[in-house]
Amino acid sequence: MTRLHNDPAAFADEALEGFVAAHRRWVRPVPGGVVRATAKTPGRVAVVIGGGSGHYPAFSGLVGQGLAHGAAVGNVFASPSAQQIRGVAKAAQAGGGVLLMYGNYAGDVLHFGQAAERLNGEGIPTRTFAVTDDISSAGPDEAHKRRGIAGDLPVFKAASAAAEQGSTLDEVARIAAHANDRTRSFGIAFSGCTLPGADHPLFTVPEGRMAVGLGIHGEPGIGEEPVPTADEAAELLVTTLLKELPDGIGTPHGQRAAVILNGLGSVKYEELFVVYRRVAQLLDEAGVTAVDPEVGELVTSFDMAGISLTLTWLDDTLEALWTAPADTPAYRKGAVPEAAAADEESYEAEEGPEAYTASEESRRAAATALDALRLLKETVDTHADELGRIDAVAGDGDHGIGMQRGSTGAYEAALEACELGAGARSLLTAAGDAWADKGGGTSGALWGIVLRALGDALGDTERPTPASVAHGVLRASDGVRRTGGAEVGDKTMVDVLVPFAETLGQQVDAGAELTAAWDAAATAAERSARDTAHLLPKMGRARPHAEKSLGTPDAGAHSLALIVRAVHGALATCQ
Ligand SMILES: Nc1ncnc2c1ncn2[C@@H]1O[C@H](COP(=O)(O)OP(=O)(O)O)[C@@H](O)[C@H]1O
Ligand SMILES: O=C(COP(=O)(O)O)[C@@H](O)CO
Repeated sequence: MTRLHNDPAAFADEALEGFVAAHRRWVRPVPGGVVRATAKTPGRVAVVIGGGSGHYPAFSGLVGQGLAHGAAVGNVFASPSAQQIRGVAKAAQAGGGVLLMYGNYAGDVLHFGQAAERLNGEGIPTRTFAVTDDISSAGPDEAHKRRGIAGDLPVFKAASAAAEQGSTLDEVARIAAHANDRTRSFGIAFSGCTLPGADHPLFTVPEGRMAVGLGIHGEPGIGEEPVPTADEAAELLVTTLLKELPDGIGTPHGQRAAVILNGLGSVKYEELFVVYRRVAQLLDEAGVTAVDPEVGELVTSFDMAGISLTLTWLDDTLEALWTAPADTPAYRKGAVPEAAAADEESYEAEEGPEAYTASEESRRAAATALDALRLLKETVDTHADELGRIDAVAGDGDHGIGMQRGSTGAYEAALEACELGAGARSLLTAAGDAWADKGGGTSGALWGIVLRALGDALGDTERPTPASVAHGVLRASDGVRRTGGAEVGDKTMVDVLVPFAETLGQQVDAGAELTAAWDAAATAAERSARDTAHLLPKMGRARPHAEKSLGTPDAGAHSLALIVRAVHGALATCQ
């Protein structure tokens, strides 16, 4: 239970403010997160890490000499937005390029990818790297689909230490990939976490049982077993990891490994030491030398009662990087060289235009779009709890709050743009940017694409027609499929977006008025959303828990169907 909070929606921002106030020696705040408080070394590669809040010390607590140069800090369990990541990277970069590092979650992949595109476009060479250490989240043949959990730390550290030694961006990225290839984690839990403001945990484990192979956002485990003794828990973790050795390591005997026994929130230090006692014995019996083991809380999930074990199989290069000094708020090792404090820099927020140029017809269309966004936001507000509950069946339960943050930000940005005389394109672009920025997460990135694509099709001068609206929806559908990589049948919002776009296009081609065409398309969307209940998820957070989600529709598909039905109201009143 997270007992101490003010407004739950402000939790992540207020926690970051307090964290910065307590750690000024190491970090200073910048738009989107934090960067090191020490002076930059010109020409060095900057490693910028990030992810959702709720995992401290990941990610802000790992910023400092020898580790990350900056961290982008998202909302609770939601990736930071591309705009936040770009803000942190620009403040952290020192002229040698940027490596963006994060755990492999759909929202992080989308937002860090978009940030990298924009940074490269602005002349800052940037690469991305997603950590994939959690062996329970996909089989070895699909290792690229695995989630990032406590293995984030050794992989971030290897890359950061290489950057500290003056390696080039290509070399730092190569080290990150090498460390990740040799890092494996596996976890167990006895209860899920309760998010700030929530009155029940994201998942529960029956009394006397433990969940095996669960995620760090309340994603349910892949199996359930009786609660073990500490020794039995150690045996399960070690034997599971020793069964999946990286390529090139035939036998554990004679190997050296970085070892992390990670507490996820409410398993405390002495319990961890009791487990580690047996972990150390088992590794010793297997002939594995544990190098600088860490026993403690390194990647958490609020008050989740769980632990995970991580092994990074070391070679000479990785061992030197793992044992290199580091000095961050939450992780210190050896002695780092003295460093001067960074000069104070001010970061001006990027201002939007003071006024827009648009035709009167496009301004009228923008007013309709604003009304549609108001109805959209009201629908999301009404259904937020339901969306969260659906998402919690096999995901992380944040779909309702993410959609609320995004749609509220979009409506507010659209209102401001409308007051400044925006046409349809400018208003929808401002709304899309704000949705991605305020919502974060997978849905934030994808809804940003939807609104921007619609705006591009409508323009700022032409009078929108049924054909241009249908074309915009088709572009939105193509954009979401291209960016997210999901297809119909994968149990995502694409299962609704595609039939919605197709039906709208067919109706318009057959000569229907926009409201009638939209009505038919919304009915198709509602049917398709219901049908997702029979599908097994192939993308996103729900994928590892496929069978648990059978019988429940996809959260993003359901919210999209609710939204297109609500938007019909705005079209009907503007006719
Ligand atoms: N690759 C993808 N392409 C399209 N939609 C996706 C993809 N991955 C997930 N989704 C959609 O995003 C929804 C979850 O949104 P959100 O709660 O923001 O995500 P998360 O917390 O998992 O980042 C899912 O229900 C699904 O509809
Ligand atoms: O949950 C996180 C990000 O993933 P989303 O896909 O945006 O939900 C975060 O806590 C880990 O970075």
